[in-house]
Amino acid sequence: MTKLIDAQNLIKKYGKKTVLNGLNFQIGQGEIVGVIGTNGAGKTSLLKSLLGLTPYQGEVTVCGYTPAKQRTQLMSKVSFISDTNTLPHWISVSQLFEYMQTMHPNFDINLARHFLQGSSVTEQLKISEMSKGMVTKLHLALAMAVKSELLVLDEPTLGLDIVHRKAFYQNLLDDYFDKHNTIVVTTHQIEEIEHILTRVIFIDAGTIMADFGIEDIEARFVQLHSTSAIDFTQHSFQPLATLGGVTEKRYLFDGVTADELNQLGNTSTPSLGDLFVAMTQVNKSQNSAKGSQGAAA
Ligand SMILES: Nc1ncnc2c1ncn2[C@@H]1O[C@H](COP(=O)(O)OP(=O)(O)OP(=O)(O)O)[C@@H](O)[C@H]1O
Repeated sequence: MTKLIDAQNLIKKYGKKTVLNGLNFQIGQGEIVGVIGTNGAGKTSLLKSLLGLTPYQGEVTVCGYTPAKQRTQLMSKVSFISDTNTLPHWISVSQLFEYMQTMHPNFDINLARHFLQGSSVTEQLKISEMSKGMVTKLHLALAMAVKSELLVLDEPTLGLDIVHRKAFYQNLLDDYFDKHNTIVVTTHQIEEIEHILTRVIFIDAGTIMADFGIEDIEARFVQLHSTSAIDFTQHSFQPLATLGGVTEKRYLFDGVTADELNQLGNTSTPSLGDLFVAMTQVNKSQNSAKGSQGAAA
């Protein structure tokens, strides 16, 4: 697989505050990678560093360029949508299309029209005449209509209703992605992108706490459902985390097979959301254990 992103010891600081703690990862051509993390985990800082939109430290290559030094060249390979509030209010959709054609040689106006087909975003409308959701839809159509090696989406569906969010991800798969391009997307709506991802990177407090291929999740993790609490001190396996509430407990295991758990209750593959919550719990307890060891030393 051709390496499209290579980050070695990527550090991002704002003043004295370190928000990315030396990340190491590679992303190959044809991957659809979800970057998942809680508020303030460092997702946007990571995307901005990869695009050369903010200074960083470390060795980073994206589409063969060094983002910090070759941002202009990099931008010809990348399509990036960050904040949907950046479009000027006075501009109309048709003027935006013209602007995109002059700015981006790879902008395909017919594809942009295709993405907006059937929606209430018509070419005569100005940005100031649109709802927040319509502006988001337009923004996404523009990003997907630029044929690029890498599409970077930071919370792309903020402001869209559920119907349009689902339609967007479907469009992304059906009409944009063709295995030659690569998508990196951050979102808090994990359940909505779960089915399109090939890989997920979980970030917590500026550190990568997990990095899985989606098919590895089924092979590695299993969730046990039980109506009552189970004492695992009697068993050879221990859950990674306990989720759920009063009526049902869900125990999440790493490296235990469903066969080993069947006698205790029903099993299933955990959702990405459950896995994220479990990993965050584990990470927090490991960090607080390290903290108390440090304090004791
Ligand atoms: N321009 C800035 N100046 C100083 N600190 C910043 C700046 N931008 C972000 N931060 C800090 O960096 C940390 C990571 O922020 P970032 O926006 O990357 O997180 P995020 O994972 O994208 O969060 P969210 O999910 O809430 O959008 C936070 O603690 C934030 O306060």
